[in-house]
Amino acid sequence: MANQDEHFKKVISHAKEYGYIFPSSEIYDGLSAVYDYAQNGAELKKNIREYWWKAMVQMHENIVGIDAAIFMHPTTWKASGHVDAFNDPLIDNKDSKKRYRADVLVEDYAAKIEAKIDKEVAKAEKRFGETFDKEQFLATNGRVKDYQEKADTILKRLGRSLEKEDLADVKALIEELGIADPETGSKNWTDVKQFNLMFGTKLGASADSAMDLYLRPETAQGIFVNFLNVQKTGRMKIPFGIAQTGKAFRNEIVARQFIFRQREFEQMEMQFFVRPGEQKKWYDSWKENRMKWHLSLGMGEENYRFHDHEKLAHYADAATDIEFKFPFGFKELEGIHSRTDFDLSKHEEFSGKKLQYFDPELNESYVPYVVETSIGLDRMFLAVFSNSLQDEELENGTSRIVLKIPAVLAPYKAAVLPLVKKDGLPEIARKIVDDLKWDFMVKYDDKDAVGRRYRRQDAAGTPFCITVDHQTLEDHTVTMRHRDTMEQQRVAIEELRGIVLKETDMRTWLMRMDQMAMNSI
Ligand SMILES: Nc1ncnc2c1ncn2[C@@H]1O[C@H](COP(=O)(O)OP(=O)(O)OP(=O)(O)O)[C@@H](O)[C@H]1O
Repeated sequence: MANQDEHFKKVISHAKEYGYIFPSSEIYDGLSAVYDYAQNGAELKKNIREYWWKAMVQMHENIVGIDAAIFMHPTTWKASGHVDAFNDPLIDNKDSKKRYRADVLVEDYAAKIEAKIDKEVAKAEKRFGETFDKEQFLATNGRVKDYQEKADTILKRLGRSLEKEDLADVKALIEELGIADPETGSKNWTDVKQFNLMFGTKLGASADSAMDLYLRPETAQGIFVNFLNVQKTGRMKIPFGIAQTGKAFRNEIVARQFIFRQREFEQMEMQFFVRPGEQKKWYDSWKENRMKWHLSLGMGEENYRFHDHEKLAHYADAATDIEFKFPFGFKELEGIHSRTDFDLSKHEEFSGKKLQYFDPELNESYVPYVVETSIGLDRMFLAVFSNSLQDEELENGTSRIVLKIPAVLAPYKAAVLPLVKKDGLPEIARKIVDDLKWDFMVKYDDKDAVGRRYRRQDAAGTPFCITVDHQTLEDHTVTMRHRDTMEQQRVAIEELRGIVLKETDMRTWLMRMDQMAMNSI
């Protein structure tokens, strides 16, 4: 745990130091859970978005992309259920005046009990060494079984109370467990209340004529309301998908864990419209497809897992999360939901307009079923960034900090470094930058000794350093250094473009998706 916390702190400070993420409006002391993407961060974010867009839209003839407005007619959110049901249970501490999510307080309490199990396992492992059988230990050790039973009972009761909207019981649970304000230790709690997560705003100039609006809490509804427009103008045949990336806003009660949970964030969503009855097949197929997209980035199979939902939202008949091992443990990165015909039917009901598809093969009209894939761009950013940041011990006893961002996503693909600032080397280096900048992001760096420049580019995540030295004057070759292996090779200047493109081109990486085996997940 201590190591995880350490690593997470390093992630946050490195993101700032190397121009990836700044706290929003920092000169005014920032704004809680709102962040700005800096010069390198904006590039990384754009590359992740593009990698997703290519995989979803460009690679699928039957998926098209749109860009709907953030403001939508307010009835949209009545139809979708967000006005009535997009709530989190909150509780205030009367002494500290701090506000918490009541369910999170209980979940954290249960997690602490489960952490005791990990401690028992670690102790036993130490004691028994190689003969230790973890599964048997978990199944037979009395203390461990007690802990697990206690945690399960708490979580089950919480789940039941939330499902029945029995907020008084959630409060009773907090009191029975003696849960205190994590910051002050006070147990003086208010009742638990529902809190709607949507941000309200007004459209219009005068107070009387202004219309109450919401900032969209998800991008999906912009797709549902355009379903028929896209189907007709694009002459789309079912099954087909509509994809979109864009901002969403949620007034999260407790926004923490850096960019993992923000109040303003970006989603990348795709709604796939299918024949009723065929949703299971497409749900399974999108689960596999999306996991392959993740694995194609080479960030380690062991860092992903599916978490199938047992408790389903009222609109879903199947749902799973793709979880990623963040610095604070496995957490949701992407959701895949089989949403039935709930959304389109509700929009039909509230708008009075038909949102049906005439299926020429079946010769009938129906409201299509929907399978959606929904991933947070910021969470994907955090997954990539935290997984890439490594403190590496080197053979010569020194160490280096390196950001091993998959080359396809790296902000700058190469840095060109003249060994010295004389003898015509800077001019050659500048010429190389001018030639390469047509194809990818490349930067020029001539400050400090070349070893320090290598370290700087390692820490910034640049996959290639190209060094121009005196030999270049003689034979037109340069040294190319690879960030991950630190290997150096001598290559002709004319070859540079081809090598960097081969290693960083989206085409090369996307092709890996087809070669992914899914047996191990
Ligand atoms: N506050 C947030 N900040 C950043 N990303 C978010 C936030 N809320 C949701 N997302 C991203 O959008 C995706 C789809 O949204 P969805 O409504 O399914 O999330 P969710 O289940 O409410 O997430 P969580 O349970 O973590 O609150 C999530 O998988 C996540 O990657």
